[in-house]
Amino acid sequence: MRARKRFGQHWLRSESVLAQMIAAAELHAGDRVLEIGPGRGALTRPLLASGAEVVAVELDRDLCGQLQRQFGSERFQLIAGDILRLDLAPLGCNKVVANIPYNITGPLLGHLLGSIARPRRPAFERLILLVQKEIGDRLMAAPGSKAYGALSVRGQFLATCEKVCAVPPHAFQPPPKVDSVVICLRPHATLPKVRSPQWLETLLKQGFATRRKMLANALKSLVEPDQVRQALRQLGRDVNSRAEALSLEDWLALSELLQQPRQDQQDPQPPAGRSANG
Ligand SMILES: C[S@@+](CC[C@H](N)C(=O)[O-])C[C@H]1O[C@@H](n2cnc3c(N)ncnc32)[C@H](O)[C@@H]1O
Repeated sequence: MRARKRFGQHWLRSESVLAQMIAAAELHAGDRVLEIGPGRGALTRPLLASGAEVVAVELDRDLCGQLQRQFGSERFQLIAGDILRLDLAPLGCNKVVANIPYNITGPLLGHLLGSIARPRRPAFERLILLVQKEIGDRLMAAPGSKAYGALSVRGQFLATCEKVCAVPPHAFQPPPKVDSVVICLRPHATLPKVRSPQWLETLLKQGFATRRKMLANALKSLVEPDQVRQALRQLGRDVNSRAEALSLEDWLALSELLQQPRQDQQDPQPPAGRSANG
C-alpha cells in the first residue's frame, strides 16, 4: 500500500517506539482508547493486544476495509472520517494514543485539548502522541528558550507534557523529513483561575506575534506601554522584557493586572454541556 502524502501517511515500523507508546499509555482494563489514523494498523495491533477497547478514526477510506477485516471485534470500532469534524465526547474515550498526521498538528491539538478560553471537558486522562520534534520542543519549552512561544504557554496552561522517546526518520516508511518525538500530555484536572481567558488569549497572540519586540511595544495596540511597564515592575520583571521571558504564571498575573479594552470585556461563555473543539 503506497503512502499518501496528502493524508500525512508515514507508517511506523519501529517495534521499540510502538512498545514505548503502549507502555506510556499505562493501559488498564476498562480503558477506551481513541486512535487517530490507524493507517495499516501498526499501533492498533498492540493497543488491542493490551486488552483496551479501541475507537479508530481513519480519513483514508481505502484503508478502512482492510482494517475492519483485520481487527473487527467487539473491542474495535472503526470510524471512517475526519477526526477534526468529529464530536469526540460521545465516543467515551478516556485516553488517546496516536501517530498523528503532521499536516493537521495545530488544529488537532486544539481539538484534543481545547484552548485557554474553551478547555476540552471532559478532558482525556492522557494523550500519547507521536509528533514532530519541533512541536514537542515547543510544548515542553521553558521561558527564555528559543522554542518557547504562545503554544508553550497555552499547552502548559492546559496540560503537563513529558517526552517519552525520540523517534528518528528511519523509524517510519517512508521516512519524514523531520525528527519526531513521542510525548505524554496529561491535561490538568483543575485549571488556573483566570478572570478573562479570552483576554489572556488576546495578550498571548499579540505578545508573541512580534516576539523580538519589547512587550510594552508589542502590546501597544491593546494597552498603553506605560501600563505594561508598570505591570512588569509589579511582577518583579525587567520593564524591557519580551514575551518569551514570561512564564505561564507571569502571563496569568499580567492578564489580571492589565486593563482590558472595553470591547473585550464580555467573554463569550461556552454553551453548557457542549464540548470545546477549538
Ligand atoms: C502518520 S500516519 C500513521 C499511521 C499508523 N497509525 C502508523 O503508525 O503506522 C497518519 C494516519 O492518519 C490518517 N489521517 C490523516 N488525516 C486524518 C484525519 N483528518 N482524520 C483521521 N485520520 C487521518 C492517515 O490516512 C494515516 O493513516
